Amino acid sequence: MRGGSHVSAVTDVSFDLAAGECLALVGESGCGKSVLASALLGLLPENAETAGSALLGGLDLLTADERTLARSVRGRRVGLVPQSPAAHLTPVRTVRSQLEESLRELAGVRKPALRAAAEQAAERAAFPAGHLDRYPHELSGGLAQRAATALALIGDAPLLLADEPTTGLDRDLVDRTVDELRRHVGDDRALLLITHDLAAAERIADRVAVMYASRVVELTDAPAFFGAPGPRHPYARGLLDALPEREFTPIPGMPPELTALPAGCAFAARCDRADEACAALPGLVAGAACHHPHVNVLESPRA
Ligand SMILES: Nc1ncnc2c1ncn2[C@@H]1O[C@H](COP(=O)(O)OP(=O)(O)OP(=O)(O)O)[C@@H](O)[C@H]1O
Ligand code: NI
Repeated sequence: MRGGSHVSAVTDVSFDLAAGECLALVGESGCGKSVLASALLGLLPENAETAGSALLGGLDLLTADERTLARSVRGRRVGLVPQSPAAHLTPVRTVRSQLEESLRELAGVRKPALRAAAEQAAERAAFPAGHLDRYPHELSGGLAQRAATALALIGDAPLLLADEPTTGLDRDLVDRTVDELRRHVGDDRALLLITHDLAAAERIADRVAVMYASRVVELTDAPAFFGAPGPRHPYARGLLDALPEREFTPIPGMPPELTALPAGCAFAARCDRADEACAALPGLVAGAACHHPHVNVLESPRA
């Protein structure tokens, strides 16, 4: 950054994602979720520095050249439902014309079939056919979201990144949208679902990664995370407990600035389990990066 400060946006993150699998990436605003997605698309800002690798098949997405990324990766091998669809849609073209272009370029659909194919693509993302001739500025946030989802599904990319694809949608549309994403993944594509909507994550994810202050602090199977025995990391537990349908108690305090991360556990300042051990950085052990994870025992014997 100007002035010489560094933002640690994504640190030491490591995970794999198999075909047919959906990984939900959750964590509060500013923890690094979208920067991670941008890295996988080769869309990091000019001043970003990267280390490590992100392999899609044999291709390292972090070091691939722009030509490869533009011609064969974005849209074709890695699809994106962007976090701000209104900013990603082409402002001077109707939704119909953008869908038709994607169908032509990515799916090889030709003229007489294009119109029906565009309507079908819109329908998959619950975008109403009556609004297809609108320009992006004429769409509500929720409609722009659905247009972006329809566009992202067209390329049949083996890896789909969906960055908060359900913002601004009502519950039934949220369910319908994530179900469609899940259906699209099927057995041979992978989905990285970035979301603040834990109910949506629970609905379709196989595994959950919880990010805090640029690091993945918990990576675990979704049924164990949302059901019994529940999250192991105190932050992940706090996220779930903050839900209105659970305890409805917020996590006290604020996350640290990513320009000045502590040397040890970044959550320690907010954690009621913290002690002197937390001055050292915890590694991700058995799915949780914590010195004092919740242990997986049932609270009380079942009747
Ligand atoms: N171009 C940039 N230059 C400097 N810092 C940036 C840039 N883009 C993002 N950041 C910083 O990187 C950190 C992670 O941002 P990111 O957008 O990945 O968060 P997020 O988890 O997606 O949040 P949200 O849930 O609000 O979308 C933030 O502190 C953000 O301010
Ligand atoms: Ni984001």
